[in-house]
Amino acid sequence: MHVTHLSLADFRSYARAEVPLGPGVTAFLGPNGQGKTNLVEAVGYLATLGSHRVAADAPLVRAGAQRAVVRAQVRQGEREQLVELELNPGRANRARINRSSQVRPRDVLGILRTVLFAPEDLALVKGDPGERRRFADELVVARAPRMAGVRSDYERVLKQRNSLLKSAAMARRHGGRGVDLSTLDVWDQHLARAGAELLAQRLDLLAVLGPLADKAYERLAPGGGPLALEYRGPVPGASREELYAGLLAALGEARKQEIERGVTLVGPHRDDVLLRLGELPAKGYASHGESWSYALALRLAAYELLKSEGHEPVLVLDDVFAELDTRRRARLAELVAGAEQVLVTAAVPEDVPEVLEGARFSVADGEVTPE
Ligand SMILES: Nc1ncnc2c1ncn2[C@@H]1O[C@H](COP(=O)(O)OP(=O)(O)OP(=O)(O)O)[C@@H](O)[C@H]1O
Repeated sequence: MHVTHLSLADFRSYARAEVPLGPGVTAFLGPNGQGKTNLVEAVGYLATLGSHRVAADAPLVRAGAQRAVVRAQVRQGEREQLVELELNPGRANRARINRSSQVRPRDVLGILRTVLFAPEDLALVKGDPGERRRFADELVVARAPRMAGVRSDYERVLKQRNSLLKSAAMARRHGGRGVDLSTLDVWDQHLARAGAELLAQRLDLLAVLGPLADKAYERLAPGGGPLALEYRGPVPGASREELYAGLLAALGEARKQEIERGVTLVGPHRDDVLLRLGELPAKGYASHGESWSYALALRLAAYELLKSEGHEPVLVLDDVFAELDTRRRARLAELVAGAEQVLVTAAVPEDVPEVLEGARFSVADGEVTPE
């Protein structure tokens, strides 16, 4: 798939921007702080309903404006679709497809798929478990957009369950009247149902992603592997029903402790993905260069996986070449050069490897101008 046109209104530093795009490589070049990343961030947002830089939407709306609008015309094979999101911080976002009446934002998932490489990716290897969960879950949703609903159900139930547990814990601590916990059984069932589905999809993802990531690592850093991805968290069975029953039982066992601590202690929100390099975990052991290769290998594997499943994503390389040594830079460029669409940002043209020849825009003073 590829984006044929990107429009922004009041998104980040842009009052307005209209950017025609074609297949192949497009590079956005310009000095620091001119809005190159803002452009590709908008593309990533349309694909994932999230930014790779910030957790909340507020910074995405131009300072002084009430809302931002991001729109992209997306072509997959013969089919073109116009996808549009309106970001309303503090209120519900809105979405439209082909200028239809409003749909839920998550209904646009799957129209555009992206795999985005950014300097922040180092946190996939070096950062907290939450970084790896987010990586896995974004990919779970890119493979099966209906999983966005399951994920948001899980998060909603978790929040409500946590607030009930918190009130119970507070009441205990302050010796007050007990909190009515009769609804906890129902929350447990909901949490286990959505949790089992998420867990099953994560496990399925890792089983196919691991070998692809290992292959990508070998191409980026020959002889440096092998690499393996291991799920870290209770896996109480293989089938969906076993996972459900196991999670439910684990919640039952943890209940006393949960009421004491006021928080949900069991479920996929606590899990991690162990990234192994050779015999050792990458986190805490891999060098800076190895960590970079690992992060790139994960993204390349994500690209290969979606492509092999018939959804070749748009590749976005936000400022990554400047972070890499010459060898990794050349290998990465070769590996992505043949993709249907590659969007690259760089401060200077020398940071875009020669094999990534293509269209160029200069980005300065809020203007995006074809070169
Ligand atoms: N919500 C916002 N409203 C107005 N301006 C914003 C907003 N968010 C970010 N900016 C501005 O956008 C600019 C940063 O843009 P961006 O991150 O795209 O830079 P860049 O061209 O990729 O730079 P670099 O090469 O340093 O990565 C900053 O000047 C910042 O002040």
